[in-house]
Amino acid sequence: MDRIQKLEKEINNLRKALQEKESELFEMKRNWMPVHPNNNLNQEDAAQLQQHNLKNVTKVYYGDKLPKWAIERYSRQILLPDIGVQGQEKLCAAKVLVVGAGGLGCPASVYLAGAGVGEIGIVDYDSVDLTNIHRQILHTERDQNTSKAESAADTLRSINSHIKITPYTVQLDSNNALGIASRYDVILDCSDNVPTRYLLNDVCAIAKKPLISGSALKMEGQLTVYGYRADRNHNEKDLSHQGPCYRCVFPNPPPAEAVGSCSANGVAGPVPGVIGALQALEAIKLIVGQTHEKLLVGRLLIFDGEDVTFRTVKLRPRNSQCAACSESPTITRLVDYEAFCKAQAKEKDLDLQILSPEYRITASQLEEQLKKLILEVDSNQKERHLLVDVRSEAEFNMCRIDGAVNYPIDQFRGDKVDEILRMVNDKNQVTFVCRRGNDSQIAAKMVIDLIDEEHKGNVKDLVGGLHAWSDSVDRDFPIY
Ligand SMILES: Nc1ncnc2c1ncn2[C@@H]1O[C@H](COP(=O)(O)OP(=O)(O)OP(=O)(O)O)[C@@H](O)[C@H]1O
Ligand SMILES: [Zn+2]
Repeated sequence: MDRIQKLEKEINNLRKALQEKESELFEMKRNWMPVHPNNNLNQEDAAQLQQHNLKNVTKVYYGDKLPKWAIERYSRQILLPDIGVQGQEKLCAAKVLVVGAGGLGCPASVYLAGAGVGEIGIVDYDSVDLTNIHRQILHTERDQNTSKAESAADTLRSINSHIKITPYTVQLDSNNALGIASRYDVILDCSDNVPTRYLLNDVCAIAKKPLISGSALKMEGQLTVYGYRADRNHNEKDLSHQGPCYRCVFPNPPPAEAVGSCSANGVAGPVPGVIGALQALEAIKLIVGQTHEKLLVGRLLIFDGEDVTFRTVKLRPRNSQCAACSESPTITRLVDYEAFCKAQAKEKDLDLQILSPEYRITASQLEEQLKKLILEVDSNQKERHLLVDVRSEAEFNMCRIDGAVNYPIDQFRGDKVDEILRMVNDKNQVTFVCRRGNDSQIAAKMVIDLIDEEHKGNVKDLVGGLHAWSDSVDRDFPIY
């Protein structure tokens, strides 16, 4: 801390000295210009030369410390008493890392670049997909299948050429996170998974950086500032103000099945837009030196886009025994966060193998069976094969195989289970289908475990789900 203050003082003194020298040079040039009585110029030419020379004297600083271009460029925010010239200077010197160039990271980094944050790092291992573009506003149709970090960096550079943008096309993990994060002053968590949240929390606790954490799903978004310390904030005199970290509030990860994702549950584009913009606002406030009362420290903001309300709830205070942020933390280096959370940080096609081969059919086999049934429709055989789609109703409404019926997987645990078992007993074959072939196996397994031995053979599962159907049977079937 002493070292930081010392360096800041030194930089301020150098700036002041530079300013004085520039003013001195300006005056000198101006005084040197007047026409010497002995030269050959007439009055008029001399006056013109003086005007010309005056115009060409470079005067960099017009106000306190900011150059002309910065005053012009950032004037609308410099006018705010909360920012002012000093705040703008801090913004120009600040370095912010944005983790995730998705729904939150795009709007957040747009506002940070616009505000003139001197250096922005943006991390994302993934590439742009058509399904991202409704909310990930830095990417366009042209960027499909290119790196999100690079695409985001290109757009940010076109927004502000005065700042440094560094894309990192990597998955942030225990090996690289500290190295990358320690180059920045503030970290924004714009990721979408629990292992990355714990990883970033521990990185920030170890490297002593504030973490501005956002999330958005369906019509709801959340936002808070973790790991705030008054002594990192030059305006905050009372050093006792210390906010909780993510582990103070959530010492243990939630069960993996309780965590939703945009790809499974959907999200309205403007919802991450709102939260990402507010993450940038909190970062700007933090950088210019707002105190803890004005920041979302120890409070969680909840935005409900359905009834358009914002409310804040108080979070648990900082835990003096916290494994990550207490005075004697037990987490002193990064761990395996996927193992700790029993969840993946990267969304992959899981390819579960729950059922043995006799219960599984391929998309081409299913196609053959369905064709045969249509031929046999006159002999009333069609009724004997049932295709059960276990995706949500919204997904089922979006696209489905002709003739399928919808029993969302949640219903397999509820009162629908008897109805489902009765159906299986009544048919020659019941084939379970879902998007990628994982949930359908879970559903089929539940049924196999519950029905009597003689009917177990009626149960089948479509390997690879509708993705496989689209790949090998119907290329026009939408993949989402
Ligand atoms: N550990 C990580 N390192 C780097 N990038 C990450 C990490 N974890 C998540 N991300 C990135 O954060 C972004 C989060 O974006 P968003 O929540 O909008 O979801 P998405 O994965 O782009 O979309 P969808 O869930 O619809 O497929 C993603 O681009 C993802 O690749
Ligand atoms: Zn903590």
